[in-house]
Amino acid sequence: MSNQIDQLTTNQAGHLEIGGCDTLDLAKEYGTPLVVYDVKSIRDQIHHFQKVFEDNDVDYAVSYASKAFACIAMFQLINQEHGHIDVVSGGELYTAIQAGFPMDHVSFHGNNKSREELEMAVDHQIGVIMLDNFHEIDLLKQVLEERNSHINVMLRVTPGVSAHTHEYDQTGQVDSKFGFDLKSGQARQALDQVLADPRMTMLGIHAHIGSQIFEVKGFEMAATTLVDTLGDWHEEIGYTAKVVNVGGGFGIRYTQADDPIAPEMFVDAIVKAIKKRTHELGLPMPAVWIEPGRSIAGPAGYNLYTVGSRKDVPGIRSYVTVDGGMGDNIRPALYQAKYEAVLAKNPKAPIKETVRVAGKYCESGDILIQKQDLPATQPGDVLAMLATGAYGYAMASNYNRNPRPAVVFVENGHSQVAIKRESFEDLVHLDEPFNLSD
Ligand SMILES: Cc1ncc(COP(=O)(O)O)c(C=O)c1O
Ligand SMILES: N[C@@H](CCCC[NH3+])C(=O)O
Repeated sequence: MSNQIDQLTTNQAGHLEIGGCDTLDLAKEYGTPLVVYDVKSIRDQIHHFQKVFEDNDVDYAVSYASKAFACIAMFQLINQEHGHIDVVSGGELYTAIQAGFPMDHVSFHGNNKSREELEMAVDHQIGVIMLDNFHEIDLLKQVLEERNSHINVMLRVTPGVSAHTHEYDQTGQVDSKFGFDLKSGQARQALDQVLADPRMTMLGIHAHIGSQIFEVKGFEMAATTLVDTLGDWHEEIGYTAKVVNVGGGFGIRYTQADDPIAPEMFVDAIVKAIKKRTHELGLPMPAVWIEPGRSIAGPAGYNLYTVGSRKDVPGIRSYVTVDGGMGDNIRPALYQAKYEAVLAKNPKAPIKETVRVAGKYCESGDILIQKQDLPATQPGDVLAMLATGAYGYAMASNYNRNPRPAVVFVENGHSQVAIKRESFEDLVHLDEPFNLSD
């Protein structure tokens, strides 16, 4: 696979173009820091996933993990492409409601959903609640009884697979805060509780082994373990699942050092593993659901920054500082995540030096890129950081009381604001004056 920089599009002026829009024009029109999403890239990736299922002749749902990046426009785009979504909070669910997203295409995850969140999910009759623990089963029982209502559920389990990824991105190992443990019999106990409640319809089983995973093997093992578990449940109590949900976690390319397979190839391997095992066990083939977040939103996103100050530390290195940083992308500081950036006015210009790209936040760890090869840069130049679309804006903060950037969607040469830039007024919007007397 050629590197990302080779795949970038430039226009006649030599400027980086995204979705047919000149990035320098975008920076001028909307200001920087700016998050830009290439809408076609999002559509294409959803289609690639859908095609794998259709080629394998399997019922499916491509459920976008909205924690990677959520806003009203994003949910409307996902819906246009017949995607489902998974939400993990009342806030994400509220955003989906405001977007007019079909509630029966929503799954609700989380290891500590509040009573209010469960009430909201039941009142809006969302597609399925992913049950994570016994406390939640009790809470949901109460909510359903009070409302004389009913809801679909699935059980999230930990299949005992440790994915090779950052420790904070592992979720499928036995020692995890998420889901019911399989080995100790917790999951089976949860199944009994759910099946005993006529207000819950048990759709199937879920596991998510982690995020930014490059190896297919862990997914195949987890998928096979899920089917084995269903085989046990079928044998023990005659339970047949309609759905196996294998979560997300398909790794993407951030830098030239990354060489993942195409995200849909993970899904092809998973579907084949599930088909094989169900066949061996004589079980009916369930629908297969996936929850990709990063692989849909990540490659589609670009952060545009304007270069400001520079510091040359003789004999050591040069710092080139931009007008954003850890407030709009915490991932380098939090996970030592690596990115690449290019000079928007000429991404293919000859490299002149290797610099450290620093953010403007009052924190030494606010480094966006430790080592970046760049042409000569001047204050006012625009840098485009690549593949920033997942867990970038979604994890943004107002640290140092910096407003969060605007988010713009681009397609076919058109652009639109998806999330407005925060203003200073927005920053004090929730503040109250001091009024305690001394
Ligand atoms: C339950 C669940 N599903 C899906 C995802 C999405 O993962 P990714 O963005 O790596 O595809 C996550 C996040 O790791 C998750 O916790
Ligand atoms: N926020 C993480 C991914 C977490 C996935 C949620 N379980 C990241 O940026 O890599």
